[in-house]
Amino acid sequence: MADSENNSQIKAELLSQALPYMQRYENRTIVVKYGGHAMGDAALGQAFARDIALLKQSGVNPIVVHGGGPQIGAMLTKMGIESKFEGGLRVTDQKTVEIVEMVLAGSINKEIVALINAEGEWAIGLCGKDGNMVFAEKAKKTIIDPDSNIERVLDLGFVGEVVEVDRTLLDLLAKSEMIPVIAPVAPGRDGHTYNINADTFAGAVAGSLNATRLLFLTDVPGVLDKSGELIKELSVAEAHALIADGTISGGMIPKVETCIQAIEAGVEGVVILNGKVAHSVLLELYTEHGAGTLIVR
Ligand SMILES: Nc1ncnc2c1ncn2[C@@H]1O[C@H](COP(=O)(O)OP(=O)(O)O)[C@@H](O)[C@H]1O
Ligand SMILES: CC(=O)N[C@@H](CCC(=O)OP(=O)(O)O)C(=O)O
Repeated sequence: MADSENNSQIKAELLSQALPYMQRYENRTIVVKYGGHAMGDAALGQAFARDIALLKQSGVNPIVVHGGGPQIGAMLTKMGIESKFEGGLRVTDQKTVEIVEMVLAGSINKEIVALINAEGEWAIGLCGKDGNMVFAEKAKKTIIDPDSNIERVLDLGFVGEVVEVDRTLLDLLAKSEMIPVIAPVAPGRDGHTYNINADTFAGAVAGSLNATRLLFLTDVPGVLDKSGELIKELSVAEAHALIADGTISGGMIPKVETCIQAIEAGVEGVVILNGKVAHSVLLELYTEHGAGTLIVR
């Protein structure tokens, strides 16, 4: 058989296998959080954009929320500003928030928009400010000092928490040809601009839309058990237990806590999966066993 004939046969077989899953997500909202660590590789970026374009072509309503932590760090270094984190969040003064907005709502946002457009779709780059979509207020975080065991209030500057999501613009876009690509920057009612952790922002947007799925692309296959094996599915109660017994640690704790909050806010299922695997979004949604860890109520 000629190569091209063989290829079309493989494509037809794949398509027939994927078809039932494609129907499952038709007209459903799927929010995909694309993290800064998953970016940077040209081929992976193109595969990601192709997946998002294909979702739209299959009748899904995909919404991309992106991060860009490492890219903000690199720009701050260029400007001679040191990155400082407390409790996993970037301490953000006035100068830093200006750079955060420039990098997130500017260069990274437009790069993702261009990648999706190159796949023949119409992406539109936004942040919380556009269409009064998201409002934030100053984050109220505390940490327990490990030496004294005393609770301390963290002043993170212009780090925000989402307090309001207005779906008007996103509902309009869902009925259009446009794919929203959203940077986690939002205004406060106090007139300031706030820097919001991209996972938290994605969780709030997905919750307000009662999304069918929220996908978190990270750098591990999903939630791993004590022996390093991928856990395919977790209930909220099981996820709490894995945090309590130390199986889930470090950066995975706030991620899983965000998953739980999103489910409590109305998301049907949240998946943590490896963004460093090409086409992980399609593998997750359009195959029998998915690709990552599915967390459900
Ligand atoms: N049980 C676990 N399963 C998977 N990853 C875990 C687990 N516990 C801790 N981790 C760590 O969490 C990291 C993912 O969190 P983080 O680095 O904050 O993600 P991202 O930068 O993609 O938002 C993994 O790279 C891993 O080192
Ligand atoms: C408050 C806070 O920490 N905001 C993050 C926003 C970007 C982000 O979350 O990007 P990733 O998803 O790539 O980590 C930051 O400034 O790095």
